[in-house]
Amino acid sequence: HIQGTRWNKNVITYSIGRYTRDLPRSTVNSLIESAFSIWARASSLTFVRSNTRKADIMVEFVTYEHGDLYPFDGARGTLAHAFGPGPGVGGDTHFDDDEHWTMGGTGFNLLVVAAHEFGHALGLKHSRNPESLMYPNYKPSPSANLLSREDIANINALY
Ligand SMILES: COc1ccc(S(=O)(=O)[C@H](CC(=O)O)C(F)F)cc1
Ligand SMILES: [Zn+2]
Ligand SMILES: [Zn+2]
Repeated sequence: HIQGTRWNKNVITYSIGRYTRDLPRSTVNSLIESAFSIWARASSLTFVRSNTRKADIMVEFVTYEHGDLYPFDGARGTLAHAFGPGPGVGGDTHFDDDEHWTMGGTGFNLLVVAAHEFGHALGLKHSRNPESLMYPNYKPSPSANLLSREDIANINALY
């Protein structure tokens, strides 16, 4: 993916486009807000929801071919992807709506996947530490405080 280095501002806007039908919209809104607040609490960053398409980070639930060079693959496999910081598509975060999105239990935990993707949208790469949120593989039961010391150090090294 286009890996920008970092946003050159501390207030970052996001908007939510197409939703999933797996969860109520209000639930998706609060899970997305919680995923951003995980990074906000660990850094000097602030996230503000806007309803314009001019937001820095556009969040969408899409399937297969959806207008960028990275079509999704149906159920399982790739769960989501995010572009690194930058103008236009930069920061945009897409969730594969052929996955079953949940708040826990069966399916994939939207909070955990969103927090990981937003790490990429902020400029973070993967970590080799299995305790880290930025570890490449999805784990159904992440550690309680999603971010590891390494994640916190990495976001503060960048901003
Ligand atoms: C813990 O959060 C995630 C883990 C793994 C994924 S993924 O399996 O969709 C991954 C994409 C990614 O690392 O963001 C794969 F390369 F497609 C997404 C979120
Ligand atoms: Zn995409
Ligand atoms: Zn990743």
